[in-house]
Amino acid sequence: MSTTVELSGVRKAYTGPRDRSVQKVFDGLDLSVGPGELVAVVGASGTGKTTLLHMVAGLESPDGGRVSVGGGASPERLGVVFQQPRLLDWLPVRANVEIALRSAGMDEGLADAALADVGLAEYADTYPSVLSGGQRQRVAVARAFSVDPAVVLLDEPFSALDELTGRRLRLLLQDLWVRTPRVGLLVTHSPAEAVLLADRVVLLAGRPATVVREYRVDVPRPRSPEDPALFDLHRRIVADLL
Ligand SMILES: Nc1ncnc2c1ncn2[C@@H]1O[C@H](COP(=O)(O)OP(=O)(O)OP(=O)(O)O)[C@@H](O)[C@H]1O
Repeated sequence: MSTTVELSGVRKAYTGPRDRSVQKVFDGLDLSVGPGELVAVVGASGTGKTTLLHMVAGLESPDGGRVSVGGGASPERLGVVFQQPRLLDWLPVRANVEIALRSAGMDEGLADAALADVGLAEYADTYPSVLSGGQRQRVAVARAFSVDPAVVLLDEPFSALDELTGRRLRLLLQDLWVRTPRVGLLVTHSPAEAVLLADRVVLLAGRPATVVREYRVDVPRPRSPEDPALFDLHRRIVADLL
């Protein structure tokens, strides 16, 4: 069976730190990501995008409903990229990737190929602290993809980077996706990033939040950020977000 991510009837609430009031972030959220599909989640700040991703990653538990990742008999391998690279600065770049491979029970020798895939082959013995922000995020991408993940979760992966570096990293991610499509969820504040990378964009809104709109991106890959078809869709999403 092919891998999918399914959320059905998901409920999640937080209790306020001061007045103990209950804030319902989700109260019956449904969302599914099909085999080989990359879905981008956009929505206003505080709608619950990161909470959604954390529940899929197993970092948060839903209060009710079902979050399922998989389809196969065994647990699926996850690759996660956060806004910050979260590297271990006291270990060389190669060792940062080897740790992910070891945790997945895979051959650590695959680290060099993963670093080559992100253009960092000659930085394997370097320490993360001397790398640029973009290079550090490339290491984070290499670490996530090194384990050949069935599911990739991306939480604002390029929003801390300057515009040109972010653009290069988006195109790198697209290259990795063209090579091996996976099940993916991308949380982003950038509608331009969403339409460049995703097969489908979902707009979360409301409190509790639900998927209020969906946009299919029927543009074949590899895509160019300058493609007018993407820009039209981008404009529609921005109008709906405002
Ligand atoms: N651990 C927590 N404890 C209490 N409230 C939380 C917690 N995590 C998130 N929240 C609240 O849940 C709501 C959704 O937060 P979340 O970070 O998922 O939103 P978001 O859409 O990712 O926001 P942003 O776009 O600003 O990153 C927010 O109101 C937030 O304050």
